[in-house]
Amino acid sequence: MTTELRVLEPAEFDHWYARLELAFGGVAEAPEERALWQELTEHGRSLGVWDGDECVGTAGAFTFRLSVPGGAAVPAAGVTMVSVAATHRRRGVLRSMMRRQLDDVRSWGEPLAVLTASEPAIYGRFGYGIATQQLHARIDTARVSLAVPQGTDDVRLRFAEPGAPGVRDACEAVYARLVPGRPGMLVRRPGWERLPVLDPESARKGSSPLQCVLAERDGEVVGYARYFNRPEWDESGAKGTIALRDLEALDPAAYAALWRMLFDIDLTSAVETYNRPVDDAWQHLVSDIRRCQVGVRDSLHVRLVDVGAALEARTYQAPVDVVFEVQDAFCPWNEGRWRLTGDAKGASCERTADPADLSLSVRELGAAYLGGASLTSLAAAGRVRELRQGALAEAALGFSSTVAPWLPHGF
Ligand SMILES: CC(=O)SCCNC(=O)CCNC(=O)[C@H](O)C(C)(C)COP(=O)(O)OP(=O)(O)OC[C@H]1O[C@@H](n2cnc3c(N)ncnc32)[C@H](O)[C@@H]1OP(=O)(O)O
Repeated sequence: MTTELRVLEPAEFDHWYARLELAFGGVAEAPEERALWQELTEHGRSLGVWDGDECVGTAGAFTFRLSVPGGAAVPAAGVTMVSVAATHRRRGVLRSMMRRQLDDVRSWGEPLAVLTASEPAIYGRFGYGIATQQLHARIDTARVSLAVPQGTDDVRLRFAEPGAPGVRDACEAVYARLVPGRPGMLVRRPGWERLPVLDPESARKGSSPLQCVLAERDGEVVGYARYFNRPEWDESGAKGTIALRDLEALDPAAYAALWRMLFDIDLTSAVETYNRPVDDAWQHLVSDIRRCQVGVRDSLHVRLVDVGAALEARTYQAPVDVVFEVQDAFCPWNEGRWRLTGDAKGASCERTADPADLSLSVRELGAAYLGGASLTSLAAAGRVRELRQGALAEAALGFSSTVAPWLPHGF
């Protein structure tokens, strides 16, 4: 098989994207969704593999900034739109794209690559670790009540048109204020504010159009909820479902007011969520957590492309001074020993010849990077080895995060 891997030209986009859709099942996206992705695609950072005139491999990389413990927004390549034609699978096309892409990301000076995977088994071999999880739930709101904090009744709620520029901007401003406080969130660049209000009619399948409720205090927007209402009736009565897309709030009262509103919507008996942080606070407000059917799945996979720069870019919950022995067969420039010293104010990470305290692969560093997976838990699985007594507890505490890392939306 002779194929050529090259950077995508804008004129090739239609064919390239059609091949991507084919690899994902061949069902064409709604025109407005496709138009948004076309606009967001960065051609100079996207790759195609060609067999003659046929595109048989696709991969893109958005220019992102990712929040990390300590609040910094670190440059990260958002790996996306990865596909290989069914006619060319399992012959190393994906591997060739991953090779080129990580070399490119390194040359662009971005210390991290991040992605969400169609299947979690694919990317570990390329050094990605599962750094965040997302919580899903189906809450039986006919049987579960909410105990709300003081001040909830002072929050004013009102419906608004989700796509209206003023409304969308107000929601974006709330989102932007929350980014530094939770690792795993992406700074949304211009254009990306359209993603959370995307609402193609063809995708609704019996749901209402996207609804938006703003929470206000003293005339200022302090939170929002966007959701679909799925009405349903049978002989026993109405039992519609509220499918939550996103909900953000700047304080506990606004947060509780929005959740209470979702729980109380007439003619519904359930709230479904698909992507919430694992430490989402509503779990402490509900009367009966067992009737909330919570579950988790993998979300953001993180790859340290430059171990030294990545570990220096975040802060550490408690003082750390440890030497890591890092294995990284796919990006060998990361291999070897690194001394990390840091605390809540900052960190430095440099090459060292000193003996190692902990031995692990770059994949475990990726999993632990945002404070999601604990190094202790990875050690219990045999994936981190402690070579100096006490180093594991020291590093695990330092890497931990007071809030669960979370990626609020896909890409
Ligand atoms: C970030 C994103 O965009 S996620 C979206 C990923 N895309 C999809 O799921 C679309 C449908 N699937 C596909 O397009 C393809 O099957 C791909 C992209 C998953 C794999 O492409 P291929 O060219 O077949 O992979 P390639 O031959 O390079 O395989 C590299 C290695 O990954 C392994 N691998 C490939 N696909 C999978 C999989 N789905 N699950 C587990 N392992 C896999 C191969 O076995 C091989 O392993 P090895 O290193 O031990 O030899």
